[in-house]
Amino acid sequence: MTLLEINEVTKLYKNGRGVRNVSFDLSRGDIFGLIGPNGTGKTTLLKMIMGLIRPDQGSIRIFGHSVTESYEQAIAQVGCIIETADAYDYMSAYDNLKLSARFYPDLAKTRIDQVLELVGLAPYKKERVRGYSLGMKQRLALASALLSNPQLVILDEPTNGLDIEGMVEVRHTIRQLALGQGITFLISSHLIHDLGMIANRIGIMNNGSLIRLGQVSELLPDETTLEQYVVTQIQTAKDANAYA
Ligand SMILES: Nc1ncnc2c1ncn2[C@@H]1O[C@H](COP(=O)(O)OP(=O)(O)OP(=O)(O)O)[C@@H](O)[C@H]1O
Repeated sequence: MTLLEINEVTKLYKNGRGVRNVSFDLSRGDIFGLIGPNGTGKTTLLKMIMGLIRPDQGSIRIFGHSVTESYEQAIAQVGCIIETADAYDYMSAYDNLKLSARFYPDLAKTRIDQVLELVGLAPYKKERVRGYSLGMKQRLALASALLSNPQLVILDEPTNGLDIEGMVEVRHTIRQLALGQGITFLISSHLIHDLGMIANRIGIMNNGSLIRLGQVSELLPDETTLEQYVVTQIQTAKDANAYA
């Protein structure tokens, strides 16, 4: 089932930078990695998907609902961590989630325990967040994004700043949620190696355009790492622009 449809989306700022003519679809359970150098348009694209920036052209649909025309219906299916809001560290994970749950008046009382279970924090729910590792804090942020039972979760740099152990924890949690719950992830990251370990599909952006799109298993030639592949693709695109 197609969950997210991005069709020929363009957003150009006055300086001519932004996103040009990007199209792709996501299906249920996909873990899609959005990769690209700094300033290449990843955040602009994520913000358009969340309805925070309006495209100049093109359309974005979530479960068939247009983000610009039926914002409430479209966004009801989306959870996100864009700029990780720090939890209150003098409170427990449970109480932090209780605060976030105020935004969703129809939430079942059991949902907080459910999301804590999903991200593996149930045994530590009464402990103060102050004592949590960075990986646990990031999993708590993920739990908060899951409160409203979203089908699509958008994460901007979810493992940035984490140590190896934290990265492994967060990767494991994302994989479990995609496989076990059928949740779809759209993840933007600079950490190509890290993203390559969980994404089944990737899109590579350069200078506002999507220059490659596909299944990781199909894109990579034998013996090539995702890092080598991405660097080569971006260099090829830059060379082509230089001679255009
Ligand atoms: N509000 C704005 N006004 C003008 N230019 C902007 C604005 N926001 C972003 N840009 C420019 O648009 C381009 C794309 O920015 P964007 O933040 O989407 O890139 P990014 O790929 O997310 O970068 P990073 O990986 O560094 O976060 C950049 O050149 C940026 O300077």
